[in-house]
Amino acid sequence: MSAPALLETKGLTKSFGNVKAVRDVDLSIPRGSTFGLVGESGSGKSTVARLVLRLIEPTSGEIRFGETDLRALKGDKLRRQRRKMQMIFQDPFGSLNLRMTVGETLTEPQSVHGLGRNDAERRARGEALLAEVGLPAAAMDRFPHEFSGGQRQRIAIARALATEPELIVADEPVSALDVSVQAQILNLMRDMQAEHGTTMLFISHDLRVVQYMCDQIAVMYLGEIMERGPRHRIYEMPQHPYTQALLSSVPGSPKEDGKRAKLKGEIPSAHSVPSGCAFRTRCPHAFDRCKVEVPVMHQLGEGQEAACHLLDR
Ligand SMILES: Nc1ncnc2c1ncn2[C@@H]1O[C@H](COP(=O)(O)OP(=O)(O)OP(=O)(O)O)[C@@H](O)[C@H]1O
Repeated sequence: MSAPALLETKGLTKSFGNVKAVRDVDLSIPRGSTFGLVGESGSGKSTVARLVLRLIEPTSGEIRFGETDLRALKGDKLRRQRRKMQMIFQDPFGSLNLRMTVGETLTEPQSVHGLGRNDAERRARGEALLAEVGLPAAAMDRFPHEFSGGQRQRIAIARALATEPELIVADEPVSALDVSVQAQILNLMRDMQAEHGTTMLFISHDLRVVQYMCDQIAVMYLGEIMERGPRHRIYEMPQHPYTQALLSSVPGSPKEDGKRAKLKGEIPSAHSVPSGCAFRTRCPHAFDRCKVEVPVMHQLGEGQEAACHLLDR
């Protein structure tokens, strides 16, 4: 049995007008694990992130955080809940206030949530967080623009840790960084998770990054989950043609064997999601039924599941 879920969604759906950004997403993230959400740009990953953090309201569906029904939380209770959930963005400036020194950036969330007995204690904790992310205490009195992109992401990670969160949602945290810096930041995030036992929802379009970081993976396409399962199943025996195509597009991956069809064409607009299976317009195996019938999830063992009519055969 896996650990009980810290975060669970059921039927999570979000429309913006007639754009169905997220449809019927079920997630279950065991406490202390890293869950990867992967898919091309526009597949709805960031919308899921914003929904689970209650930054936007779902159109329908449930979100549970431990025992708490997140949709029912309001006011003070929601504010207290926020301490337990933090976000790391692609662009560190998204989480850093340019007018605040690093010291203020690291002490302010502690004050807001009533952590630490006094300023000296909060400042000491800020310095400890900096040390943890590999920056000197002298960084406390400097401003975000005085640092490199990688250093800024370290500061954003320290800031996320400042409230001792149970869940961190990281949305493309290394996509804006040089490749040489990406590995350092990913290693830092892994160390941080091991040290603090934080649960992580990790969002990326890059399968290599997700493979390195995540225990469980869900593959999204046009707002829906196409396939999910433990990392080894997704990488070694992907069953959905979309997952297979994504994997064969990764340079240097064992699945890049030329035998499998690579992903062709652009992802359709979320304004006009194809009928039946959303992936059928780009699927090399599509047949008549795919046009008219939405595939259900097939259980494939070890928690792997995929939504594809081919699995009926
Ligand atoms: N506030 C909004 N208003 C209208 N449409 C939106 C809004 N936010 C997202 N969308 C649409 O919802 C769909 C999913 O977007 P989302 O940003 O969640 O995808 P993503 O997989 O995170 O892609 P990216 O990596 O490019 O951010 C897109 O078609 C997007 O245009």
